[in-house]
Amino acid sequence: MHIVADENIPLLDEFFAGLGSITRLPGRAIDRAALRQADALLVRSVTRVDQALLRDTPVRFVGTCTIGTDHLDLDGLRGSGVSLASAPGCNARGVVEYVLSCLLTLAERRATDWRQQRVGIVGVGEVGTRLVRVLATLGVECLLCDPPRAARGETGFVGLDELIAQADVISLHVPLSREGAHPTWHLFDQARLQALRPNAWLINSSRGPVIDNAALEQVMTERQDLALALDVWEHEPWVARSLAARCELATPHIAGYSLDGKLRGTEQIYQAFCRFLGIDPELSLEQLAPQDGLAELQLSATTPTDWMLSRALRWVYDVRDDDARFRRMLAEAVDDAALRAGFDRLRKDYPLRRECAHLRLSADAGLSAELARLFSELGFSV
Ligand SMILES: NC(=O)C1=CN([C@@H]2O[C@H](COP(=O)(O)OP(=O)(O)OC[C@H]3O[C@@H](n4cnc5c(N)ncnc54)[C@H](O)[C@@H]3O)[C@@H](O)[C@H]2O)C=CC1
Ligand SMILES: O=C(O)C(=O)[C@H](O)COP(=O)(O)O
Repeated sequence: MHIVADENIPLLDEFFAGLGSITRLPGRAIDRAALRQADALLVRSVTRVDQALLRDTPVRFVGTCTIGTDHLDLDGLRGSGVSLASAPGCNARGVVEYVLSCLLTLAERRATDWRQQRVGIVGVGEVGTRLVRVLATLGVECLLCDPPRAARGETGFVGLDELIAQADVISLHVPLSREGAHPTWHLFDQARLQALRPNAWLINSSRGPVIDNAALEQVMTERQDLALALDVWEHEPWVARSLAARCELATPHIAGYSLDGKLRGTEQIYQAFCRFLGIDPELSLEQLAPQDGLAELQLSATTPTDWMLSRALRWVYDVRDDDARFRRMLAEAVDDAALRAGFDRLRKDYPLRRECAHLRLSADAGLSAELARLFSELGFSV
């Protein structure tokens, strides 16, 4: 059994070495020649996998250690008898922590209470559902838009145009799709962008082309009132510098980049590969994940709840650090080739980031029962 894999998949050896020999390659360098002897292909989101890539290769299993599958030609590959697997929900917590950090930061810069904003969530699947749950715990009003779920008879959703008319903040969590009943490619076009409420905040951590980036730049030029946080870009790894300059927060597709999320992605694909091979999985993250214990943050019991909350959330993840690194890279990149390489380098060399479950909160005089409940509902260890 020979496996070709994206070199950015963590715990590759630990999970897969017992199942076959492994060749690691940069995800963007995986081509047909590299797959000549490969039975299985393990990717993340940057390798376009279609029939042309797999033609005349022995590949029979393709696994992507990511939530998104828009880089896989699902229909074409299914038709060719290749077994496909993805990692639903693996890094949803990281994305939610990214969105919370954006909300905190944008509110702080406007001296606004972010918990008073009405948040519109477009796409209410793994990420959107988790985000709603956390925001509801914090008392934030949410509007939800998910036409595929509404079409299945589920309730509690509004139409996209109604959401745009009513939401102070909009956060996008849809898959990228060009076809089907509810395509999302350029879901936010010029008209919808112009319809955003005065002073609206728009956060995109789904996929770049869900927003028409050229229209977005034009609308941002015309409207100084909007605030924009972009983690994903229409032509990654290339980024329109002029659009980045108009963002209040700009990051290189790292919203879900907690170590925990990446490791879960690898484990989910290991399990799918074992099913494909007809064997029982012998390994688990519990055995293989780094056992580094919980980090501790001690808060002062006398400080106001909102202050404790922002301190704890920022301690887990602070989007300002990623924004600063991204802008430094943009400033230093001398041409488009350097920009593309810089985008990928920031992702390859991403600093260690753990999710809030790995952080224990305590207070000098003990956390009140109410705060302990709030923090544990948010996913912290208390
Ligand atoms: N920036 C990052 O680091 C990451 C980005 N992502 C992106 O986020 C996307 C969402 O992730 P999950 O919530 O886990 O996916 P999911 O598949 O669990 O949920 C997506 C939801 O969007 C809904 N949807 C589909 N078309 C829609 C439309 N036209 N309008 C409104 N809703 C629509 C679906 O019905 C579903 O409920 C992924 O497909 C991926 O592209 C995911 C992880 C990390
Ligand atoms: O899971 C997804 O979907 C994502 O967008 C991943 O966070 C992307 O990670 P990379 O494939 O870009 O490492």
